[in-house]
Amino acid sequence: MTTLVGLVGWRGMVGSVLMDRMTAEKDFDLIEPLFFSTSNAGGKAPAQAKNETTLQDAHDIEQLKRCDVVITCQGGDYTNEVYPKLRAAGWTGHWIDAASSLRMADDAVIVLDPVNRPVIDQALAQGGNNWIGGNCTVSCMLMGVGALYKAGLVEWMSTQTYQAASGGGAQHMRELLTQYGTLNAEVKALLDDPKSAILEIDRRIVDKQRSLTAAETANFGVPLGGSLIPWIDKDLGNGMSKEEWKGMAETNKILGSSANAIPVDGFCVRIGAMRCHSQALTFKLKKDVPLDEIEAMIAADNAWVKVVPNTREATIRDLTPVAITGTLTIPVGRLRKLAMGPEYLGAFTIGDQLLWGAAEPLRRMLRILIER
Ligand SMILES: NC(=O)C1=CN([C@@H]2O[C@H](COP(=O)(O)OP(=O)(O)OC[C@H]3O[C@@H](n4cnc5c(N)ncnc54)[C@H](OP(=O)(O)O)[C@@H]3O)[C@@H](O)[C@H]2O)C=CC1
Ligand SMILES: N[C@@H](CC(=O)OP(=O)(O)O)C(=O)O
Repeated sequence: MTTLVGLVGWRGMVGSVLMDRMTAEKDFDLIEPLFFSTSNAGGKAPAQAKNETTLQDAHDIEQLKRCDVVITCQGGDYTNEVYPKLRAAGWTGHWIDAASSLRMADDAVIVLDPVNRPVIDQALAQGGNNWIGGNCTVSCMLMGVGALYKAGLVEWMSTQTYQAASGGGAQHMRELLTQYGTLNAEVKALLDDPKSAILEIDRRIVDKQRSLTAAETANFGVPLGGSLIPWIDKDLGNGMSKEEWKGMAETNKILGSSANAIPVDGFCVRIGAMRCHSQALTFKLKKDVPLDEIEAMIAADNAWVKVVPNTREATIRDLTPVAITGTLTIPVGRLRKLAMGPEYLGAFTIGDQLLWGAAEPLRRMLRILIER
């Protein structure tokens, strides 16, 4: 019998990327999709629909209960409201979710199968049915350097992130671009005049940034265009942002090493990139491993990771958000031993946070369920 898969949040930003990937990989050939909406129940389902062509109410527990699998990109509020009701109604199907709400629950697995397929398989064998996508920064990092963790080489890791606007959602991307436009307009005449003074342009830009209205910074709270924001997600009250906390908690949960957690810590910073998260990593390895062995290990780990030679030319060509956006490639470059000693390794990695950071692990989990 064909698996009935309920899709919630399919028209949002993450959901649209998921739909594109499912279409490209012909996942819809293998399932009967049932599309839900929080705003347009009774409307027409998208073109991927087969027999069920009407949008169902995403809060209708009876319709959700029909599904063998529910896959949601609707967000944490939806999960918090609907998931407990669905389970309380006796539903034992598989719940696949992009939101963070259930990630740390004991009965949930954070899915990133190229890295933790054994953890997924063990949970499946034990009847697990909650499969949650990881934090985008963590997932992209592990897709790049998971090999070092799998080999048991990491004593600790520090990460400094450069996270794109898309991590906040579609409105944040629009706000960033609008700010860039506003700033450009402010000095357009001066830019067009090659004889104008750069410090005059600079002064006008900073004056404009500092006078942006509340409406112009409604999403980020402060200007991001031409600036950066070294805080992402909630303030945990102990000097740490929630995004920084996720680094260690989720990395170890994904790897199944929470009982003996590997320290992971650093700073998470929002920058003016569109949808790729970048990060500079510092590893303390448990032993001195030659750089060529490290490169070979990383390159062999999965089909998407790509080691970028540590040269200026290769780095500026292949190790940027512009080069990676819209692709599943995870480049790892700037690999070199650091001045602190031969066990200290530096690396730089990038990932499209809407692909490996959000939609792709969910899609692949659905595929694992269908094909087992
Ligand atoms: N943004 C990110 O980087 C990441 C997000 N996530 C998770 O995914 C969740 C969804 O994120 P994201 O996709 O960015 O959220 P969106 O705001 O793009 O979409 C969420 C929902 O908003 C509704 N909606 C209202 N207006 C529109 C519109 N004009 N266009 C499209 N949808 C609209 C849709 O629901 P309906 O069709 O029912 O009206 C849609 O499913 C997040 O809350 C988070 O939990 C996870 C990893 C990364
Ligand atoms: N917090 C991430 C995006 C995100 O959705 O993270 P999470 O899935 O952990 O809530 C960012 O802002 O870049």
